[in-house]
Amino acid sequence: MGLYNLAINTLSNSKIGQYLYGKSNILITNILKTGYIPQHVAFIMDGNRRFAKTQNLKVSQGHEAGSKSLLKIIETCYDLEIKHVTIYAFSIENFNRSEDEVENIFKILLEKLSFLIENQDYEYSKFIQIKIIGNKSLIPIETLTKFELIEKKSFENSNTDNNPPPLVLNVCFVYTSRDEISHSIGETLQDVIDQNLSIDQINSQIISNNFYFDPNTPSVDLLIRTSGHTRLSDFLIWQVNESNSKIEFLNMYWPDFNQFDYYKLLLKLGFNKLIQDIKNPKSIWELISNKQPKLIEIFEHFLKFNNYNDFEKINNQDWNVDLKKLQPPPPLVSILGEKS
Ligand SMILES: CC(C)=CCC/C(C)=C/CC/C(C)=C/COP(=O)(O)OP(=O)(O)O
Repeated sequence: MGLYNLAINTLSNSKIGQYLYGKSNILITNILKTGYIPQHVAFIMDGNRRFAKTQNLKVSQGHEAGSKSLLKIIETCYDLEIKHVTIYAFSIENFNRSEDEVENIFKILLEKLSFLIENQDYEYSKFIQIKIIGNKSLIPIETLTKFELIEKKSFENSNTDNNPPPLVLNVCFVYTSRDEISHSIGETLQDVIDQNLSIDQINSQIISNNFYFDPNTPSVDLLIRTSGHTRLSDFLIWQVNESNSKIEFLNMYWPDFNQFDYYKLLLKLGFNKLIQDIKNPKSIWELISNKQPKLIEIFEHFLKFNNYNDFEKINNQDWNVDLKKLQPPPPLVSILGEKS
């Protein structure tokens, strides 16, 4: 565990620390909500076993620690009003692990998902709708029955008139992208037969409507993978290409990933989105200068500081700037003063 995480853990275990920690989370959440908030974030929670190894813990304790990180991140997503969260909880390849480990992962998943929706004292329990996404024919029947009960209960809990719209938690459980695509091809061929379609009517929309996911799920804005591996491991391979999702690979194990790491990624995403969205710099400039003249001063300083040579051109009312020719955005400087 790094010094930074040690400090966070020590702080959050004391009463005053908990108070400050809570307040700082509220503050950061509110600041972030003034900017761009993605609709759909996905997570590959990798590195539980390596985390356990570095801490001299059992594999099961690594997964337990991973599930705790996940619960915190789900709460953060809810507080930020992110509406869809997708997690890679268990891949088809994960069946190659020892029977003990597989059973343990199923047990933790069931325990934590039940906690999420059944614990009356848990303030988020009424606001989370769980969807099991994957090949249900591969799930042992007694486990599937329990998962389906959790799914049903979460829907009933969150679907009352008094509740604000829920956060949809897509739990990819016995899932791989290639299996999802194969499944969709089968369903699509069935559509062709049932609806008397011709082959050239098959398009990417029909294929993705037949995925395990609910077709109304918005596209993935951000996919985060921990543990240093820079690959997708058969997760959402179609979906991330559908929408040019931003993919972030982090050099830390999943149990070490906390809200503050997440906030940094969201800030970076918001900044990149802002740069991309500037189709008409003049109108944005005018909008800001009318409302926030001080902000313009800071922004000018910032651009010059980062050697934005094109800045003078922009400022001299030459608005036909080709944004692709601008220098890349400056590195993210986190509010904690760290560069990422
Ligand atoms: C809904 C909920 C609470 C989910 C629980 C999260 C959980 C226990 C996920 C386990 C999934 C998994 C195989 C993680 C990857 O780490 P790894 O075992 O591949 O680690 P390694 O890369 O170090 O081998």
